[in-house]
Amino acid sequence: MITEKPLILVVDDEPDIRELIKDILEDENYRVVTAEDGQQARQQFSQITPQLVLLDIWMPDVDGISLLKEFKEQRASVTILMMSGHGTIETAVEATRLGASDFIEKPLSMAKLLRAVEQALENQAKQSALQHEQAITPVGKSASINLLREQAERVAGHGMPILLIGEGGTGKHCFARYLHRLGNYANGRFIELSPESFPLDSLKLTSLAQSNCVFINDVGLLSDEAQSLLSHLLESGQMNSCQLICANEHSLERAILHGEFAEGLLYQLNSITLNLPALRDHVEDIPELVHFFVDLQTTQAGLPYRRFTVAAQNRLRNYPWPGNVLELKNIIQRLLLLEETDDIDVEQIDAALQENSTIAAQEDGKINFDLPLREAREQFERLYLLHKLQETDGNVGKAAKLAGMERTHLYRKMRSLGIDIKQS
Ligand SMILES: Nc1ncnc2c1ncn2[C@@H]1O[C@H](COP(=O)(O)OP(=O)(O)OP(=O)(O)O)[C@@H](O)[C@H]1O
Repeated sequence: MITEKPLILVVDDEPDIRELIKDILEDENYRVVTAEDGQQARQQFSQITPQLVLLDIWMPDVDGISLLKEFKEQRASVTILMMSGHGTIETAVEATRLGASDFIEKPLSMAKLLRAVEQALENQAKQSALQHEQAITPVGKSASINLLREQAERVAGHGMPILLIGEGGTGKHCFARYLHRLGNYANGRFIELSPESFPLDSLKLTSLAQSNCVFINDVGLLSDEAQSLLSHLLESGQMNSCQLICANEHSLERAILHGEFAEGLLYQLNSITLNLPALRDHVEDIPELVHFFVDLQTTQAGLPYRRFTVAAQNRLRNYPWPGNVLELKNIIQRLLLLEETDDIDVEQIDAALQENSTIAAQEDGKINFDLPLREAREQFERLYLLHKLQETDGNVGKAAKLAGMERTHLYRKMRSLGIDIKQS
């Protein structure tokens, strides 16, 4: 079998460096696309779905760290290597925290660059095997998670569309994969479609769906055209040979009220609805989740083992977790990676949580001028969007118009800034 070499996007504003990297990588048979600034990089990233991105930090229109954050939010599985001539330890730590796989210093040694690319792709393959295995049974012994697992076992395999509702990071992907594994279509593929990548061609969609499990996350963000197509295919039975699972962060009734979601489609999707609880509503599961993630990260991703003291676990139980299980998982990963002690105690947890909530906590309407520019900008964006949402009575469509943004972009932005529409 001939497998195609990975597709790499090289983002650098210096034409000589761009071309040099391209030549070297192409000599190794990688497929390479280049971008000279942030705008081009965004376009390429969404159009060609590269497996790996080599990203310069300093560019004229947007800095590489902001792009890294955006790309990771759009597609967590992408591997990103940062390149910089004036990298400080702080920037490297920040880049790692945001999910960069490596940090390559300029002037570039081409041998080092190639090694870093190979290594990162190898890690990516391991991680994706890990993800694959992560068709795990969702962890937790609380009444709500027990009930959800039971419901999932009962409904999987009936072939009816399933709707998952839960805040960001509550485990919608995790339950979707679990449903896939339990159901009749377990031998078929698990195909995730985002509103941006939703095929508007009915033939393409039905052939993708054939005997597979199709997961549409953020279904509330489907365009009107995509909603009509999906509704039509469901109505005409053309999606009968697949398990359709849709997910959304909020119940869709509000979107219907605002004219953003078709009521008829909701009834086609919601005969089986599973509601995923926020982590703050099942904190009793936190110690088991901590155990699970430490185990996963140490045995499968090779991070060093560290023990979370009882006091540390207790501290984790008393935090509100706006980003839910995903936030807990990231904090654990960060602590395993960046700390150096065998035991993780309360102080280390506090420091990590503090860092996570600096931006979220700023709700007094004031910008903190002591913050670095990036954080201050996030703080401003957050206040600005909250203001727009208040002005429009929580109508995201109208707020997007006022802010001059696409509705899907606004949703993504809100998510990255930790804005919950219900609280805004
Ligand atoms: N009950 C659970 N047991 C084990 N792992 C979990 C559980 N819930 C979530 N996770 C893990 O936490 C991470 C975040 O969960 P997931 O991606 O499923 O959330 P999500 O609701 O789909 O997030 P988003 O709304 O941001 O798309 C994943 O790695 C997932 O495997």
